[in-house]
Amino acid sequence: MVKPRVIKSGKSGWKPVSIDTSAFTPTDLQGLAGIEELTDYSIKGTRVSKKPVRKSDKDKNDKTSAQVKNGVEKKKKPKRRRKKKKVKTLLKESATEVSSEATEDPSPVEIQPEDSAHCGADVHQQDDSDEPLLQMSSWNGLGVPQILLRALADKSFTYPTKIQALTLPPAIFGRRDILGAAETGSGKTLAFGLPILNGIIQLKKDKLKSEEVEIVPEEISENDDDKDDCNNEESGDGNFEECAFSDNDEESDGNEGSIKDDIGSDEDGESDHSNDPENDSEGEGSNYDDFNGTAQCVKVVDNIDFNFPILGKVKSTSKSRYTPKPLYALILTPTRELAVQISQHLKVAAKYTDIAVSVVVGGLAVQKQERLLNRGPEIVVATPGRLWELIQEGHPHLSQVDTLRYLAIDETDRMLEKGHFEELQKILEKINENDAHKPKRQNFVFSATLTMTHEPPRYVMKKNGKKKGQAPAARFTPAQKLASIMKTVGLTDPKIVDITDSSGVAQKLTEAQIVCSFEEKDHYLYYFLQRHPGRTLVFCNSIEAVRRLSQLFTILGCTPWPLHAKMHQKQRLKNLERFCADPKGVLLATDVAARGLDIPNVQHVIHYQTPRTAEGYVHRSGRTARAQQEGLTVLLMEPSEVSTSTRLFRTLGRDSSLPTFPVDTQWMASVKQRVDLARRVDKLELQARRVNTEHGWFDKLVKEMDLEISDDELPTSYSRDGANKVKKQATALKKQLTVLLSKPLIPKGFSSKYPTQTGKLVVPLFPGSIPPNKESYQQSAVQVLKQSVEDQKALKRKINSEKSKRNKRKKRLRKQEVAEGTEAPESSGEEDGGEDKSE
Ligand SMILES: Nc1ncnc2c1ncn2[C@@H]1O[C@H](COP(=O)(O)OP(=O)(O)OP(=O)(O)O)[C@@H](O)[C@H]1O
Repeated sequence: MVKPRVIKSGKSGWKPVSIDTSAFTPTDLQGLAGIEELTDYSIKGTRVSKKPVRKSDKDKNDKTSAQVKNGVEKKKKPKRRRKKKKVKTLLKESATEVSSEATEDPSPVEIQPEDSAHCGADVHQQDDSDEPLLQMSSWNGLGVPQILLRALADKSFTYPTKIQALTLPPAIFGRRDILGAAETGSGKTLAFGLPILNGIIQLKKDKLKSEEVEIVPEEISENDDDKDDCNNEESGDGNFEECAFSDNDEESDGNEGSIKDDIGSDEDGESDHSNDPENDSEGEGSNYDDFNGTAQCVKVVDNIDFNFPILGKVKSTSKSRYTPKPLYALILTPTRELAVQISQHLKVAAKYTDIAVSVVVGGLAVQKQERLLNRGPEIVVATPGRLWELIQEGHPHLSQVDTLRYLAIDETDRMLEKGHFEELQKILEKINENDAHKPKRQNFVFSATLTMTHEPPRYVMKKNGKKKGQAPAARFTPAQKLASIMKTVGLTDPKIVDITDSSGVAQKLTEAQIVCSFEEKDHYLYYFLQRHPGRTLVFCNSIEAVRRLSQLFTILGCTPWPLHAKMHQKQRLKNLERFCADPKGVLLATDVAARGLDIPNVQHVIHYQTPRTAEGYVHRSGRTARAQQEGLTVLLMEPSEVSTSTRLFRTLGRDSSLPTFPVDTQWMASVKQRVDLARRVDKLELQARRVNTEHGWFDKLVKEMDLEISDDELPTSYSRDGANKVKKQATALKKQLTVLLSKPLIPKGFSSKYPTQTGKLVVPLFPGSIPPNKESYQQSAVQVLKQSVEDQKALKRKINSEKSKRNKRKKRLRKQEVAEGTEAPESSGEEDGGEDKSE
């Protein structure tokens, strides 16, 4: 610990002096931290702590008269004072640094890595004064402060997840950069979120401590001991800064006001003291004019090079409503929804702190996001495009990205993919611009597929192999992939925590497939949604497919929610919200929803089309089976997708195909009838819409040209009769469909048959009941699949045992025949071989 340094002053060392205020016009005040005259002082160290200065009675009277204006006593506004204090502190920190430079002492303010061991412990200890959270004892020793644990306890997060347990100590105690890879839904957000929140709590605490030690002026402190301390302080805290910011709150407003003149007022209309007449009346020095006449004690401290970045930059920016506050952490994500979600997770964890989190994403009003940034949130969660836009526009809060204390990149492998997020490269360059600050930044790089690697494409392998002396292209190793990520992000010695298993997917995920033709995909999807209602996310490879399915399944009465990149952002978020709220909801999405989204209780993920990459499969599937819950993923695969899926599963180290999801074939006739009818309705409605559009265009043209055309003169394609016919047809079919939809899909007295992987039908599915009993239809899809797999295994065992019995019987028979001399033995070989030959 660095000892507080003092500027000594005797009790009688402070005197009012006259100064020529013309020297202190606003434009000359840049870099001015304070004015005082000290008659006896010596700077003994780096940290300048202020002690209250006794105010003259005259001052007190002045203040009283200012406060009691027109007979109305004005109460101080505590909120304001807090704000004032913050700005004061910033200034004081700067002054402190200047002072420390002067005495060639190291800056005491930084939290150095070696101090960080105390960081978590310190905070923890402080908060331990609160009721200890017994149920949270599993978190002991990880460094998570009590104030965050309390919020986690509210969420019943009684245990840390594995990735959290492994990354929190090195991140919090060792301040190590972290490269983290763990399965989807394993709690990676908090694995980087908690160290960031903890660090910010600590940074704010340090700031507060220095504020408490350094600012509390006499008239605020009611404590006589404090006053005595101040007066008798031999080696104690001097009044350097006290004078620099004047000796009471009101006066210090003046300094704040001066700065605020430059930066304007807070968006919410919170007080801009400099322009507030009420505030002016409260005390001296509330604006530059108040430097007129005498100041209590004056010392000019000029040529100050403010190290605090905001103050220097605010002046040159147009974002005049910005309240300067430090930006401590930036979290980057590939999608807007994920950014919103991460900010929500952090807010929940930080709910007992005063840490503010803001989202900066495309698709939402820039002005609103600027307004939020103007409040100076400590944490910004952003997508690269909008963030870069605002950085380029010069938003003062974001101009601090080169002095960040924490940087997290979620879904890093996706973010750094070639051709994606060009802005990310520029942002990283900007963030890494400040070489001096780089080591102070802690970095977090996370993804479920961080260490997943691929074979190079076949054409690359072939091409390379052909060149003389050139080794064929090899698969990138996980280590090479990590090295490349480290280089791009600017990490040197991160702690690597990779706990992904070889399957690549979440442990509680059950996987299955349905092989069918392209036309049948709609049937099987409808079947699945009807047969296994539950929150289901359906992924498509294209926006077009999402749109088509959305229309078709709306006609079928399924109320699906579409989500793709060409929708308005508000609609995207709304649909996501609706999906989250409906336990049987269906979300039809492109890969925009594949990564990171933590939607509670998603039971099923259907890949309507085979994802293009193994990562795509892992992340899409990872929207279910999260946080140790069960989940099912079903791949609908048509013949043309087989090669893609084989490659994909090879990357995941699988050599056998997925089990087939059991489909009750008895349902399929009515499923097909409904879906086909709905397709016809869809087609007719589309036709009707087209005709309508064409009519609209044609009518407009006719009107513009001032023509009069009768229906007979219209070309057939514009015939209103034709259009009406289409509409009528659509309406009739819709009626038919409505009748169908009103009937139960399950035929009465059905029996059940399911296709196997080979496409042949086998009978048993449900234990002890053929046809299935009522209860079996209440099983979840996962249970149905598991049961089917078990039944198939049992059936296989049964068939093998029957085979073996038959073989034994045959063998016995043969032996008997040989013994009886009726037939010569054919083979003494394997049973099967013998069987084959004999058969
Ligand atoms: N310690 C914990 N105990 C219980 N639940 C937790 C804990 N930590 C996180 N969770 C919950 O687990 C769920 C998944 O967490 P999170 O979204 O962070 O997963 P992730 O690993 O980032 O997944 P993805 O790879 O899909 O992005 C969330 O609902 C989160 O609130």
